[in-house]
This record gives sequence, C-alpha cells and structure tokens, in this order.
Amino acid sequence: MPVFPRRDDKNPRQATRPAPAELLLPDESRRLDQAAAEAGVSLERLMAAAGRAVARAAMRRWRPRPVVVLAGPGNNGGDGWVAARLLEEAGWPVAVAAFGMPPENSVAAEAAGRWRGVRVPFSPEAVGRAGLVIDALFGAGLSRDLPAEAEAVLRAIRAPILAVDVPSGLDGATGQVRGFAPEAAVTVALERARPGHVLLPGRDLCGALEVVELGFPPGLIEALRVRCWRNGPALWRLPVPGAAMHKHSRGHVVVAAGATMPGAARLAAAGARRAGAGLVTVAATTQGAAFLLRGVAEAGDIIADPPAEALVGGKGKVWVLGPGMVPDDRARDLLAKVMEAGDRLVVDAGGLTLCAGAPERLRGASIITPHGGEFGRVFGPLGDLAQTDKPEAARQAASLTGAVVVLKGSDTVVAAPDGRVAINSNAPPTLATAGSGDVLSGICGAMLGQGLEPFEAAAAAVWLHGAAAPTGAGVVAEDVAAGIPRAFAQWTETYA
Ligand SMILES: NC(=O)C1=CN([C@@H]2O[C@H](COP(=O)(O)OP(=O)(O)OC[C@H]3O[C@@H](n4cnc5c(N)ncnc54)[C@H](OP(=O)(O)O)[C@@H]3O)[C@@H](O)[C@H]2O)[C@H](O)CC1
Ligand SMILES: [K+]
Repeated sequence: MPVFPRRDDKNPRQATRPAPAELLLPDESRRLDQAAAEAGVSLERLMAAAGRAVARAAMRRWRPRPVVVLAGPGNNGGDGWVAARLLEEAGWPVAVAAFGMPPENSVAAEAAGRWRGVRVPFSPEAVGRAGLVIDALFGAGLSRDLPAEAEAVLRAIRAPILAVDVPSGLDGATGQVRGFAPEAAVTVALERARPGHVLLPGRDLCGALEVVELGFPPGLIEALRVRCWRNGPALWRLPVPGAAMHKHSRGHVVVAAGATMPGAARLAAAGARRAGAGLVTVAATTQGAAFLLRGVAEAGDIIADPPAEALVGGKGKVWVLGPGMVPDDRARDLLAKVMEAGDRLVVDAGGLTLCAGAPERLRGASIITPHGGEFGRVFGPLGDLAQTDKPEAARQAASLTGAVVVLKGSDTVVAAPDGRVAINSNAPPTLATAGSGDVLSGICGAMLGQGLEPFEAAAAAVWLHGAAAPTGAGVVAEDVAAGIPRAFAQWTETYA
C-alpha cells in the first residue's frame, strides 16, 4: 500500500498546511449572515467589520489621496458608506457618489445616514479626478446585468479601483461578467472568497484578492457544509513512496492509445510514470500500432500488441483510455470491456469521442478529463451551461455519469458525483500546449493507482500538473512531465 504522510501536530512545519479554502456561494453567504444574527452577531456589526476592512486595505496600499466611493442601493453600498466614513476620519479626502439609496430603516441606510461628508452626483465626471475609487455598487446581490448608467461611470475611471466583495458586474457564483465589470487593482473578499474570484474571467478582474475575516462566531462556516473549494493541498495528500514499496504496489497504469498520434500515448505514459505509477503499459488499440508506438516509448513503458483486451481485469489496474486513440469499433469494445470488468478508468481525448452525445457510455469511469469542446460533444446542452456556469455544468455531468469530471481550462473545475467541486488556479499559461492534457490524464491514472479516491486523485493531479509546468517561453508538454518531481518536492517541502 502507498504510504501517506501522517499529520503530526507536534511538527511545526505542518503549520503551513492551509485550511480548506471554501468558496461561498451568494446563497451560502446569506445563510451565514442569518446564522450569525441568530447567534447574536448583527448585520450591522458585520457591515462595520466589512467597511473597516475596506478602509484598512486602502490605507495599507495607498497614501492619502482623493477617494470617490461608489455606493449602491444594497449592503454592498452599506460597506462603502462605512469605509467612506473611516477613511475620512483618518484624514483622507473622500466623496461619495450614490447609485440609488438603500431602503429606509435598513442597516445600509443607517450606514449612509451617518455620512456627513461630501456627496457628488453619480456621473462619469465624479470619478474623473479621483486618486482611488472604491467600488461598492453591487456585490452578492447583483441580480441582472449592470445598468448602463453604472457601466458609464465605471468605464470613466482612470484611478485604481478597490472593489468591495467583487468588482461590480462580476457574478460571484460563476465568474461571469453581467454586462460589464471593471478591472480592480484590489478586491476585498468578505470572510471567504467566492467561486467567481477563482473562475475566469472573474479571477482576472479582481486584481490582488484580500480575504478578510468579519468576526463570525466559530462553527458557522462548517455548519454550512460548503461543497466548493479552491483546489489545493488542503483537499488531498499526495502519495509518497515508502521504503517497503515495490512497483506492483504503486498501481499498473495501462494507456490505451492509437498510432495516429503516438506522441499522445507517450506523454500520458510519461505523466503516469513521473507521478508515481509502479508500472506503465502502452496498449495499442489498432493493428500495427504497437510497431509505431514502440518507436516513441521511453524505457519502462511496455508496448502491448492488440488485443489490448487481454490486459483487462486484474488487481491494481488503472486504464487511461483515449490519448491519441482512434475512436473505432475496437476502441468502443475495449471501453465496454474495461467498464464491465470494473477496472478503474480515466477517459480522455479519443475515449471521449467514443461517447459523443452518449454520456451514459461513461457510467463506470472513475475520472473523465474533457476540455470545453469535448465536454460539449459528450454532454450536448450541458456544453452551453459550461459557458455560463462551469461548476454547475461539471457537477451535473458528474452526477449523470457517476464519474469525477475534470473540465479543463485555465480555471479547471473538478466535480464529483456527490456535488463536491474544486476550482483550480495554479495553471500557468504555458500549459496551453499540445500534449499537456495527455500528461494530465496520465497523472490522474497514477494517482488512482496509488490509492487516492477519484475526486482527490483528480484534484491532486490537476494541482500537480499546474505546479509541474515551467513558466516562460519554449515550454512543451515533455517539460511538464519532467517538472513533476519538482512539483512533488514543492508539495513535500511545504505541506507534507
Ligand atoms: N457575510 C457577508 O459576506 C456580508 C456581506 N455584506 C455585503 O453585503 C453585500 C450583499 O448585499 P445585498 O444587499 O444582498 O446585495 P447588493 O448590495 O449587491 O445589491 C442588492 C441591491 O442592488 C439591486 N440590484 C441588483 N442588481 C442590480 C442591477 N443589475 N441593477 C440595478 N440594481 C440592482 C438590488 O435590487 P433588486 O431589485 O434586485 O432587489 C438591491 O437593491 C455583499 O456583497 C457584501 O458587500 C454585508 O455588509 C456584511 C456581511
Ligand atoms: K462591488
């Protein structure tokens, strides 16, 4: 069995292991506020804490300068009114431009009522001479596209923007822009980040993300039973080889591949081997392919001639089915046989093409790794949903197939059939290169082979893949595979 490093509370190095980074949905945020109220922590207190955090963020990052606070009609605006007062008390020149006023007797209205300073009309001219703009127009309560009037003002800003909760117009749940959203220099997230801070294009609009605590009573976040996290080492532990291990205890990954793109098989095999698979076999699914595959195999890969079917079944077997594979009848039969045998299975590329418009064929797979195009081809209408709500589309696909879905991109989403979602953010742009996905499917196979359950295997593989990718020009997929030992070392050094 693989050895997992044990958590040792006496080891001070492990203090660096982060807590799981929950990503709160707007609805969860509302439930949190409600639970806080029931526990005696009022919205007024939370808003005071939010406004204080915003003012402090401004003072920490900038010298005093003319500030314009754009205050919306809800609690996001309320945070803005509080921040305006605190900055003015600290001696900063502040003006507030309100876009509608909060409802009478609301907590936000009270915050607005305490403002005695300068008010300017909500107009493009108002922000023209600002040295800093605090965007407190809309946050979690954005319910439709940004109004044109608000867009015109936000577009006129030339100064740096400090966004409260989210840059207004950004949907915190999905990372999508509703009409328009400005690009902030800093975004102050309240208590926890939101999926929209990590998903694209949202992540790129937030600038530096500061997550601040508002003083919720302990235990309330845990009680929400959040199902979405930023992917990272808090969610899984990588397997590290123990002294008593031998190659057969680290999983046997079989890469079922074709010969039209033999490089794909080679990269998947390299990913699996570097990520710790004990044994890797490249199995050709087309006659004569073994001959071609042999030419690209590295030492350590065993090439099997068809029938690859002969390899189906057996303890510790994990299939990576699809890299460079021709989606023909033979491949379809192999997929069915592997499913029938109950072998663990990662489906990618050609394997996904076999299931175009027929997601039910994937029932029995452990992990599938589609990019956006493959996802649309397999899941039809869910492909459209993925354009607007990637986590929800991946979650539905996982529930439909029973497989963990790795919906790839610069913001890869990993979704489990039980509703857990991890959103990845460590992938450098260099990963957008041919063959990089093949390396990932191999790493997924290796993680399964070493005993991780599918969601953890997939999330760990995606992180490792991102951490393994060198940055800078000239990076090819081979370099990603070669970077895996360094990524393991980084993990061991920091988190193990
Ligand atoms: N626990 C926390 O995280 C806390 C967060 N706080 C802050 O509260 C906001 C969320 O406040 P909420 O009042 O729910 O929502 P907003 O302020 O974002 O906006 C709601 C108002 O805006 C109107 N609205 C929404 N979309 C539009 C639009 N496109 N055009 C015009 N008007 C819009 C909405 O009107 P409706 O007609 O939709 O009802 C509301 O009037 C969160 O972001 C934090 O900043 C708390 O301060 C502390 C706890
Ligand atoms: K905002």
